[in-house]
Amino acid sequence: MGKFSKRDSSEIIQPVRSVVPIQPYNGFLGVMPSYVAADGILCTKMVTFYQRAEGSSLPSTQATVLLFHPERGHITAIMDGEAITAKRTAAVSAISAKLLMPALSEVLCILGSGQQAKSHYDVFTNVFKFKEEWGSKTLSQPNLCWRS
Ligand SMILES: NC(=O)C1=CN([C@@H]2O[C@H](COP(=O)(O)OP(=O)(O)OC[C@H]3O[C@@H](n4cnc5c(N)ncnc54)[C@H](O)[C@@H]3O)[C@@H](O)[C@H]2O)C=CC1
Ligand SMILES: O=C([O-])C1=[NH+]CCC1
Repeated sequence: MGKFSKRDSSEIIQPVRSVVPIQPYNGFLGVMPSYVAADGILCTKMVTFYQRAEGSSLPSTQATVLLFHPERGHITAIMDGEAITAKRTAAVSAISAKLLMPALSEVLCILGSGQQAKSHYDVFTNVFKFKEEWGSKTLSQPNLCWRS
């Protein structure tokens, strides 16, 4: 995101995410380090995500972001990775949509009604104007309707 926003003017080290399968439980552990020297940001996101059985009350995604002191190496902050993931993922989607979606797009349609559905709804309705918004009632947004 930082590199995207700064149009390559800053150096970012961000290797491809390492992913460990947690096969017996249909899950994965992802580790996502990055270093932005110019901004003094050294951090790692750790995220577990699962294909849950229908009706499961367990969360599908849980995440923590650790911030380090780049010179001394100690941890300076332990942050809520779920809140960051919700905003970051929706923001990246909105940037993609801005660049890729046809100019006359008038309908927003969201499948699912979990964390990402909510954050995408918030970001997309903030950044774009739609004539119609389609999604699940359980998104609990008053102006969303549902269609089978
Ligand atoms: N690329 C990225 O950086 C990220 C990707 N994700 C992915 O986004 C997806 C959604 O994540 P969350 O919103 O956090 O999960 P969530 O568990 O909060 O929500 C998932 C939603 O999908 C619905 N759903 C499940 N199967 C469905 C089906 N067959 N048809 C329609 N709806 C269905 C569930 O009812 C639920 O409302 C997951 O696949 C997750 O792995 C999530 C976070 C970051
Ligand atoms: O990068 C991420 O945060 C995730 N990818 C899949 C589920 C969560």
